[in-house]
Amino acid sequence: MITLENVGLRYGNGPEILRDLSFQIPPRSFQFLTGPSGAGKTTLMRLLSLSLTPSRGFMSLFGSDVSTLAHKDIPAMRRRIGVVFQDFRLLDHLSTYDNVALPLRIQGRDPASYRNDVGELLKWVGLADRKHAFPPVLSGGEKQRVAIARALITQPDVLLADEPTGNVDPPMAQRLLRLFLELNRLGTSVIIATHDINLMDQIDARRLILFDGHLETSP
Ligand SMILES: Nc1ncnc2c1ncn2[C@@H]1O[C@H](COP(=O)(O)OP(=O)(O)OP(=O)(O)O)[C@@H](O)[C@H]1O
Repeated sequence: MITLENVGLRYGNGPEILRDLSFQIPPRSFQFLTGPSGAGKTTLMRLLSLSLTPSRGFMSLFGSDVSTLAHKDIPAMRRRIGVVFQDFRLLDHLSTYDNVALPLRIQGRDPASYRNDVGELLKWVGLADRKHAFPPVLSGGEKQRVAIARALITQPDVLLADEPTGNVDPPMAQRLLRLFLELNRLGTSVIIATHDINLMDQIDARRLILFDGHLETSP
């Protein structure tokens, strides 16, 4: 589903931040991405979400070589990838409901066609009673779940979550992990970037470990 072969990435003329990355993300897989601060995890997440393109090497997404993607095909490709950013990126002037519905609104969908889907998803992440609240009055865990629901509303094939438990207490981290596992059970490939050893130790999932831009895979 996602393949990288000898991929390198540099910002502008700077040094290579990611070096010789070769791995695959199979359909319906679940993996953690970990490594020390500054190793390049967020950069790799940006690469996988098509915010950046490789400086060298080969990368394919859903069977298409990203170096030959036509500009007009990129939005459709991006819709297949849900992203939960480290800093949530919610819009403060929109309610929880409207933040989650935003990707569908941008697609020009009729609001009546997705009302039930947004409601169901908010129930699934435990925010049904917060749908009229605005981000400034939400807790960190609630914001995190709004960001997750917004990433999932387009039913992506892949979910990328950057430090999704970084701002929540251990019980909420458990709850989010269960959500990701359930999502994976339903068929989505999940990649979670994290420093949280306790979180990773809870399940037997593949770990992609970045050291200074280079990848080791375990087990
Ligand atoms: N836009 C940018 N331009 C230039 N260098 C950048 C840019 N973004 C990140 N870097 C550099 O790339 C390296 C990797 O950063 P990145 O944020 O990907 O690491 P990380 O593993 O996600 O770190 P953390 O765990 O602290 O979030 C760092 O040296 C950083 O300074």
